[in-house]
Amino acid sequence: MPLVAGVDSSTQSCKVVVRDAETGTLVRQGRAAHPDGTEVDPAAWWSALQTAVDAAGGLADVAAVSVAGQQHGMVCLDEAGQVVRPALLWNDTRSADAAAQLIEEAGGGEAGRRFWADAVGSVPVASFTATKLRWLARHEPANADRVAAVCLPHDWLTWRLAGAPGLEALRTDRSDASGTGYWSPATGEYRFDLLERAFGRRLRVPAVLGPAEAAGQLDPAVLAGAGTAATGPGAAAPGGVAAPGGALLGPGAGDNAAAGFGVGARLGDVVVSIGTSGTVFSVADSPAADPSGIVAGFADATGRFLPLVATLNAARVLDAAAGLLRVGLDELADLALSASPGADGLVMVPYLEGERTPNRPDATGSVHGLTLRTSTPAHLARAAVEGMLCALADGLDALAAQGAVVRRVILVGGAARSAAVRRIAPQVFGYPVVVPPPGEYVADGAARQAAWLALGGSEPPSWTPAGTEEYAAVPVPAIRERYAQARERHLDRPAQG
Ligand SMILES: Nc1ncnc2c1ncn2[C@@H]1O[C@H](COP(=O)(O)OP(=O)(O)O)[C@@H](O)[C@H]1O
Ligand SMILES: O=C(CO)[C@@H](O)[C@H](O)COP(=O)(O)O
Repeated sequence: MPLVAGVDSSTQSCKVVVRDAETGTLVRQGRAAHPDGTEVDPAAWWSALQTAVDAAGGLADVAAVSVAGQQHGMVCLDEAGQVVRPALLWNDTRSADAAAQLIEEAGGGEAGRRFWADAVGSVPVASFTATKLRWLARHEPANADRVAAVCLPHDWLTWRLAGAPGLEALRTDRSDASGTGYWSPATGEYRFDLLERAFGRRLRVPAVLGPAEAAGQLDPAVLAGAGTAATGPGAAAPGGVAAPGGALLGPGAGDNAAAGFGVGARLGDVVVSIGTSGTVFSVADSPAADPSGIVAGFADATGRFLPLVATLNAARVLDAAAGLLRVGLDELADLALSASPGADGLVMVPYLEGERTPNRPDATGSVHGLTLRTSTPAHLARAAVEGMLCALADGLDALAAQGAVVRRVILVGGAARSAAVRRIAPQVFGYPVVVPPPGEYVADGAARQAAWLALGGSEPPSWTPAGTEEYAAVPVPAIRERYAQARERHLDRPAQG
């Protein structure tokens, strides 16, 4: 009964699960917080990973480990493998102008967007790594001069777990490579010409692995600071295939692909993940190329594709509403559920961090429909939940317009713990909503990948989460109709904002 570990290095925290490779049974887990902010020193992720591994009882007895992580973040390394500057995260919008430049340079407008969609499956927005590289080249030339290699958060952590053995040992996987803007999911090849176009010169990038290919081996010495359980020989998995040097390292994945893998999404399932980001995605057999830029044509963690719509404003909209109302998240849910569907016409457009889909990096949030009747905490709480879900429902429509089959929605992410989100989602989406038991589905997807690696075989082990809740579709179209009236009416950030 070998054990395997999965890591989710997400925006707000690092989570580690240790599971039985054959059955998927959870054996132990740990977590640690990440710092706030849209630029973060990767050393903070490494330190959180060590703390989370320690809290999860170490990795000395696991046969394989895979790391999933927030997508797109730009981690730049110099020739010696040192981090050049703090990583710019997916939700850092400073490269919005760079995204616009890259589209303009490819012909501008529809032609420019079409060029990028055809080349790499997605139209650049500020989230994508290519735009961050352009920003770096233009705004920090001294730092840019020092960069020898660029990789993503999960690539860097996997490499650190292997003992940081030289830039040539950097590895990534298809799903995360597909969010860079310089790798094509359709051809499975890097577009070095586009990397060069973005940054001005060619850089070393990680080799892209297939779904169950090993990225190397865990160097047990690198976790020496992470607690006694992690300092052992690292090959102690009974029946496992870990080599004497340490557990096998999986290719890892972008967090959304890992969540899809973790919940076992199939044709007809659309996964809606409500964490720091809101994402709406499905598993597909062919690559997407949406020139409108709404649907990103990513790859998945199984060798297939993952058309995806992402919003910048998701769980933190509820955090902000709870803060405004000075209540906890459970009380916010109670308040929201005490108001009627549609909140009597109160609408929140939740662009608190600007927005990525639709592409409005400078937008701010707004509240519409205030009357004496709707000026209550319950109405505001309901409007916050509905507004956030309406933005995701727009994404669901876009995915369906690109050919996704939608039979049900699988709801995951931190905010799926909210009773209000679970109950209001079927009203807003108009589809049955399935909520797996609260868990860490990104880390679980990574663990399942590690199990695939440890056990071998052409198919991954099938792990089925028990205790799934199902909510019937009860569409209330008026909620989205009212939101659609308000959506275009918002202010941009003040110049110094
Ligand atoms: N019961 C709850 N109700 C609403 N939001 C919740 C609840 N529990 C956790 N969250 C929110 O979930 C978010 C974290 O979710 P998670 O999926 O771990 O995010 P990420 O993967 O982006 O780090 C936080 O913003 C947190 O406030
Ligand atoms: O940018 C995207 C997807 O394109 C985000 O989904 C990030 O991958 C961050 O995810 P979370 O930390 O919110 O899970």
